Order: sequence, then structure tokens, then C-alpha cells
Amino acid sequence: MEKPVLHLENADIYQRDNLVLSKVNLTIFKGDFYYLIGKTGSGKSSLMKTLYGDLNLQKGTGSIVGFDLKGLKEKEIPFLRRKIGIVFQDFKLLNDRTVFENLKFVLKATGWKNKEEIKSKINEVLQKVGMQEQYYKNTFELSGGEQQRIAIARALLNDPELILADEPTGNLDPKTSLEVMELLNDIHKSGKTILMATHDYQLIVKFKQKTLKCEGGDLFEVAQQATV
Ligand SMILES: Nc1ncnc2c1ncn2[C@@H]1O[C@H](COP(=O)(O)OP(=O)(O)OP(=O)(O)O)[C@@H](O)[C@H]1O
Repeated sequence: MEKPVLHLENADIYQRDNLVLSKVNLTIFKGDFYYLIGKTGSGKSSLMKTLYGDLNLQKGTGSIVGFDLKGLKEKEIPFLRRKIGIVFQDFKLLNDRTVFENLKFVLKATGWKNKEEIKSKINEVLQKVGMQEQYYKNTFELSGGEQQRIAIARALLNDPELILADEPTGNLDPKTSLEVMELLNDIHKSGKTILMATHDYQLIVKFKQKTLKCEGGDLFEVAQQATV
């Protein structure tokens, strides 16, 4: 049987000593797209943080892109993060450099050395997000939507097995949110696996996907019509 990209079994998600989500069971296969919804404070970001190694998995079992989350060692985290692409609400770009330098920084930090290969990879991901003309700009010169496109390009650099997007449209106006969502939708259609936390009901209705909900300390899958 095909190995899942992400598998959690009876996983307890903690913030310090607080149990945020209990006994989470979740399996995501290559090519899946899941929304993660739930009220403020219901545990979406805590789950995401556990998945990218920012919070420890203390109880239960979990594997993600071939890494065992239980007992994940500090030194393994950079290697885990090379195999997942992370997109944040606040973009988290380096604002003292250009678009090109932001992307080059990540490639260099993940072992890329050849100048031509670096240039060609950066060109490839910028083309995917429709930003190839803007490579020389400082990131602070870009609009929010453009910054998020660059953050998505950055997430694609190492051809990740899974993209974790935590409220990627949370700082964007409704029209720009739709454009960024269209981009994520295209990336999904090209074969990528995506888990996206969102509050944005407009997007959930327009781009129907499987949906997980955090509520009352539980995580469960909901039918489309029950997502409100
Ligand atoms: N750094 C922290 N230390 C302790 N508790 C935290 C921390 N961050 C979040 N929490 C608590 O964990 C619980 C879940 O928060 P979390 O940020 O995962 O929710 P969320 O669903 O992502 O919310 P939002 O939609 O507002 O981003 C909340 O009760 C919150 O107060």
C-alpha cells in the first residue's frame, strides 16, 4: 500500500502543559489537499507547529515525509523542513534583501552551490508564481499578495513532499486572497500535497476540498456543507 505523506495516530498536541488537541488521527496521501478550519484558539497553528517540528509530539505517534515526529531530534529539524514547504500568514520574508536574494538564501542554506543551477531554480519557482519579472525588487516594495507569492515560491524551492500553509491569506484582502488561492489550487493540480489552515469561508466555498475541523480539543473531517 502507498505510504502516507503524513500519518498521526492518537497524537496529543500540547502547548507547554496545555493539551490543545487530543488523540488526533490523520492520514494524508500524496496529492491530497486538506483545509484545516476551526475557531480562534482551537489548535490549528499548534497542529501545524507540531508537524514542522516547532512543538514536540509528546504522546501518540506521528510520521511526516519519512520523519518520525516522536522523539524528533533538534538536528533533524532542518532536514525535515527541506522536505516540507511552509507558508505563513505574515510571509516571513527577509526584508533587507531582494526577491532573488531571499530565494538564494534558502537554496544556499540547503546545500545548493552551483550558481547557474541556483539561478535556474529561482527562475523556475518565480515563473510558477507569476513573479519572474520582479526578482530584483526589494521585498518591502511588494504588495502583500506579491509577498505571499514569493513566500510560496520559496516553499517550492526544494520540491517539497508536503506544503503546510498556516492562514496564507490571513493578511490579504478578499480579491488578493482569491488570486493566492488560485495559485495554491494550481500548485495542487500540478501534483503537490497541501494542508492549509484557514478562516476564510469564501475560499472554502469556492475551492472545495476535503476539510478537517478543530473543535473542543478534537480534530475530525467534516462534510463540505457543514464547514460553517
Ligand atoms: N506559545 C504558546 N504558549 C502557550 N499556549 C499557547 C501558545 N500559543 C498558543 N497557545 C494556546 O494554545 C491554544 C491553541 O492555539 P492555536 O494558536 O493553535 O489556535 P489556532 O486555532 O491556530 O488559532 P488562530 O485561528 O487564532 O490562529 C490556545 O488556547 C492558545 O491560547
